[in-house]
Formats: sequence, structure tokens, C-alpha cells
Amino acid sequence: MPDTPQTPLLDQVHIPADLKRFSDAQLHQIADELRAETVSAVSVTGGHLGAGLGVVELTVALHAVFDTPRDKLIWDVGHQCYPHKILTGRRERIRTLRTKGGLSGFTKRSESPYDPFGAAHSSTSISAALGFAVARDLGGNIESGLGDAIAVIGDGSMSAGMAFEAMNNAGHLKKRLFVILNDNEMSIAPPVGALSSYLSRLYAEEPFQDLKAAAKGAVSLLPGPFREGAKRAKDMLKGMAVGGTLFEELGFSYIGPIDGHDLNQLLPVLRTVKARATGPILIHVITKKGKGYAPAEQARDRGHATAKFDVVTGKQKKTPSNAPSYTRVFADALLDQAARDDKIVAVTAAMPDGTGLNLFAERYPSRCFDVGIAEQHGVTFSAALAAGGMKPFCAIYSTFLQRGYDQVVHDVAIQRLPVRFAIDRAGLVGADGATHAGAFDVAFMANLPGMVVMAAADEAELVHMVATAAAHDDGPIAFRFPRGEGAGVTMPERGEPLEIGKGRMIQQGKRVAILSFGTRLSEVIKAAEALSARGITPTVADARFAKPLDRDLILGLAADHEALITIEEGAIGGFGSHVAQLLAEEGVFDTGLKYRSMVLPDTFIDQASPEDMYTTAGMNAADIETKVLDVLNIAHIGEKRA
Ligand SMILES: Cc1ncc(C[n+]2csc(CCOP(=O)(O)OP(=O)(O)O)c2C)c(N)n1
Ligand SMILES: CC(=O)[C@@H](O)[C@H](O)COP(=O)(O)O
Ligand SMILES: [Mg+2]
Repeated sequence: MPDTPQTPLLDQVHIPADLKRFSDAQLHQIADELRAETVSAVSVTGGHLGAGLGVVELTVALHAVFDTPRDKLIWDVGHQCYPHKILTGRRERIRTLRTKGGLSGFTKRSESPYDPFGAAHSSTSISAALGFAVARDLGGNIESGLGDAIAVIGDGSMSAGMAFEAMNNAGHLKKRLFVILNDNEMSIAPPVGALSSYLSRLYAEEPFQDLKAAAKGAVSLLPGPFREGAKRAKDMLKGMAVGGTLFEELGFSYIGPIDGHDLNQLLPVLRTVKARATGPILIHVITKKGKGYAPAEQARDRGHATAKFDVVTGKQKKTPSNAPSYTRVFADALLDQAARDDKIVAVTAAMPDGTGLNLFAERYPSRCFDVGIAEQHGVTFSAALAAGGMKPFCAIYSTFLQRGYDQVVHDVAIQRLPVRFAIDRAGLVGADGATHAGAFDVAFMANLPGMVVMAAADEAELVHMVATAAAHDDGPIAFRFPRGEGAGVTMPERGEPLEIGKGRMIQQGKRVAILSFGTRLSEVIKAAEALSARGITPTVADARFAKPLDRDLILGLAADHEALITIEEGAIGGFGSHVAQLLAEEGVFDTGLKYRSMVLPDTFIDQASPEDMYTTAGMNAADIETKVLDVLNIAHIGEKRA
């Protein structure tokens, strides 16, 4: 594939309506050009590549047949939407994907009227499409108009409970609605579970589409070529009982499987359903993740996500790392614990590589469970594993754990079951932006009675926290750690369980104490060094625990200092709120203590590098220094930021 693609037809497409001027044969060429443009753009920005390449033809066909933005096209997750962005007026900015001030890597309402519903977490598209269909039928009125509603959902995302909740509701409401099931036999990792096997069976039987259509009398819904095949199949079917697909049982008409890379199939099918559908229809398309770009097709994850790369060789341009990633440190520490305790089991919700549990699965296949994109189930499953005498480590990104929150409360915390939550991607994550920020877990975990909540200040601490969690049998426990590489500290040979609810002193100083929870500690230390150079040496401590709080440490710091500042990589309502509550309850504020809490601001921060995002959040060393000077009333305005 060339580095700078020639795109003579694509150059004439500024909005999707332009596609309607081209013949079907020309649409084939546009699809080829769109694929090349997508590869070229992602080579510059990095990002989600494979999923977009797999839906190039589908994107062209949907936009050529339907009338967006009046028709609402809703991409599940949204990680496959780069070709859609190119066709919907954002081509000029496509090489800003996932960068500060640039295009989001997902669909986003504020970005374009062609993104009617934002996403980034999976399995929401059918609910959203149904909502638009119902709003349309009830006379809803929005600027872009309300036409058809089309959800495009992948086979991995289809496995989540939410998708089936929506199918159940849609089948009942019988609204005209289109669900395109984009089946590429991949999630981020190979998909798991019975639904995945079911889908494979659906298309393993070649004449299936004909047989099914004939059996259900849906022949008239199919375009010419299929109709003939179906009639032939009907003859073959005489006397043969064919059961409905799962989707038909849920009230959908089922069409497929069809080849999602063949516009000669996609265009007539979409045109037919657009002209004739009255109720909910599921169109099952078969595609290849990474289609058309060999390095993606051949990658283990089919090019799911990539760093910047060289288009010709496919070689990724990764910056060399100085320390192991937190994820890797967690994975190794867990393996170490698991080697000594055969009750330890691990649970991931479709993120084996992202959580590092792929290593656990390799070593202990029968003790590792990928439950698919099913965080709610994963949490309750872990709760029952704990109830059954196992020691589950439930490894879920902070942002995705939000989806399993009632299960955390109802199934884990209320029953005081010792589930160990390994919360990866805590804090601001960078290019994935606000949807993936691990901002809320401290707030939503630490308010639960009986939940222990820890944050690792560095990778050595993480090893100890894994050991602490393994040893903790008296109720649930959670530890959080960020995306990316560790601080490069000396690693302990082995993790040692920490005393629950005890922090540690880092340096003793005067006047002001900074109490850090999590990996901002390195910024705190930088700030402390800068302040020392000014003659103010702060006390620095690492809280380790947000729940239970180290009361002695906190009350001691409050008693011995004029001011106390807490800092954490989380939103309002987290560690700092618990500290404030303690100080208030103990009457410490009455004694005149100056208290400040540094938390993420009460806004959603758009994508940028994590460093830039923390600058926006006002949580880097310079901000901490400023906070200290402010609280001590030391004049500095203009001086530091000039
Ligand atoms: C609730 C939730 N859990 C996990 C993820 C992480 N994730 C993003 S894409 C993806 C795989 C989706 O697979 P599929 O829907 O088949 O799309 P494909 O990438 O194959 O096109 C996963 C697990 C997510 N975005 N949302
Ligand atoms: C789309 C999605 O949700 C994932 O692919 C996510 O982008 C992975 O993030 P990490 O790169 O932090 O694993
Ligand atoms: Mg898939």
C-alpha cells in the first residue's frame, strides 16, 4: 500500500450525499481509496486501525444508501468510525485523530451531526438506535431530522447483556430499525463464549441465508439474486424443519450472512431493506478485521490498535520504555502469588492483553476466565467464585468497571465477599480521552462499606498491593494503578502484604504536608524539591489507602502543620473527600487547619497526552508548588508562570 494514496474519486466526496452521484462500480473504487486513506491517516496518528478497515465497504454502502445525518447511523464502540469520519466532512482533520484539539477517536455528538450518538464503551448502539426510532415515531423533532435508525455492532460487543436488553425491547416494540451485526470473529482478542460459537455456526452452513429466508417466507425482502437462490432453496426445503435464528426468536427479521466486503451484496440488501422494512431487521455481515492491509490482517489483534507506523513495512514506531508497564508489573506479581496459592483465579472482561491476564491464561488456563464484554457478569461471577472459596482477582479497567457498579455494590460489597479488584487505567489515559478516563473509581468504591481501596504510588507499591489483596480474605479489596510505564523504581523481590489502612511517610518537613494517593507522588516529590529550593520543605506522605483511612497519619499531619494538601488522580468525592470528612468530624477545621484537595476538575477532559491532560487538570508539579505557595500565602503570582 502506498504511503500517500491517490484518491481521485474520494476527493470528490465531501459529505455522504456526494456518494449518491457515483455508480456502484465507482463506489468500489471509492471504498479502495477510503481504505488507503484510512491506513495513511492512522500511520500518522496511531489509533484503532483494524476495526475501521473491516467496515470500509459497509461504511460506503451505508452512506450511499441511507440519508445521513437525517438517518441516524450509530457505530457501536465507535473505534471503527475513522472511515465514517473521512466521508462525513472530517477528512481534512483526520490526521489529528486522538490528539489534543483534534478529532476524537470515537463518535462524538459535539463533533459532527453525522455522529448522532457518542460512544467508546461497547454495546450501547442498539438501545440508542431504538431510542431514535421511538422518538421519530412519537414525533420527535431535531435539527437534522429523524429518519431511519441503524446500529452497527460487532460480534464482540453483541455478547454484552446490554445489547440483548435492547434486542429484547426492540423485538417487542416492533419499530422499523436496522441492526447490522458486523461479525469479524474478533473482539480485541479472539472472541469467547457461546454466542461466538453460535455465530460461527450460522455462517458455517453456506446455503443458510437462502434456507432461512425461504423457511421464514422472507423471500420478498431479499434482492433479486438472493430471491432466486431462496426459491431454489425452498424446493430443497420441502419437509424439512428449520428453526428460527436466535435473532428471529427475539422478534427481528434476520438476513444473512452476507459478505461485508462485497458491495454487490451490501448495496442491494441495504437498498431492499430500506425500501421494504416495516419492523426490526438484523443484517448479519461477515467481515475481516484489518481487511486489505496485510500487517493488520496478520497481526494477532488484527491491527486493533496501533502506534504510528510505516505504511510500507507496517513497522510500528514505538517510543522505547524505561520501565515495565504497571500492567506488566501487576501481571507478574499476580503470577507470583498464584504460583503459591492455587485458589487464586483471574477474571477479565474481553481485555486479556490490556489487563496482562493473557500471561495468567498462558500459565494457568483453567484458572483464568475471559467472560467477554460482560463487566456486570464478570463482577457477579467473581463474587460467586469468592463465595465458593476461590480468591478471584477481577481485573477491569476503571472506566469499564463503571458498567458493573451495581454488581460491585449488590453482589460483592453487601455480601462482604473477598473479590480482589485490580483496577487498571486509573486516572487520565491520554488518546482515548474522556470516555476512557479512570476518574471515578475511588469515589464509587471508597463509599462502599467494608471495601478496602488502595492506590499504588509506583510499581514497587503495586507489587505489595497485589500481595495485600491476595492475603486479604475479610471482604472486598481494590487497588488501582495507571496506564503506561512505571516510575523506574527498584523492585522488591517479592510482594509483602501491607498493613491495612496504614500509609507511609516519605519525607518530614514543616508548615505544609502533602498527602498523596496514587502515582501523583512523583509530581509531589518534584514540587517538594522545587519548594525546598525556596526554603519551604513540605512534609510528604503516601496515603496508600483511601479506605480505611490512616487516621493516625492524617490527624498527625493535621496537628503538626499549618496546612494539609491531598492529591489524587480521581474526581471529586474520592480520597480527598474522605479526608475532609475525617477532619470535619474530628473538629480539626475548628483549630484553623488550612486544607486543600487536588482532584480532577469537574469537567470531562478531551484527549491529549496524559501529561497534557494533567496540565489541563492542574495536577502537575508546578501546580502543586503553586498550591502550596497559595495555601501558605506566599506571594508568587506571575513569578512562576511568567
Ligand atoms: C464496556 C466496554 N468493555 C470493553 C471495551 C473495550 N473494547 C473496545 S473494542 C472491543 C472489542 C469489540 O469487538 P467487536 O464489537 O467485535 O468489534 P471489532 O473490534 O471486532 O470490530 C473491546 C473489548 C469497551 N470499549 N467497552
Ligand atoms: C476501544 C477500546 O475501548 C479499547 O481498544 C481501548 O482503546 C484500549 O485501551 P488501552 O490502549 O488502554 O488498552
Ligand atoms: Mg468483532
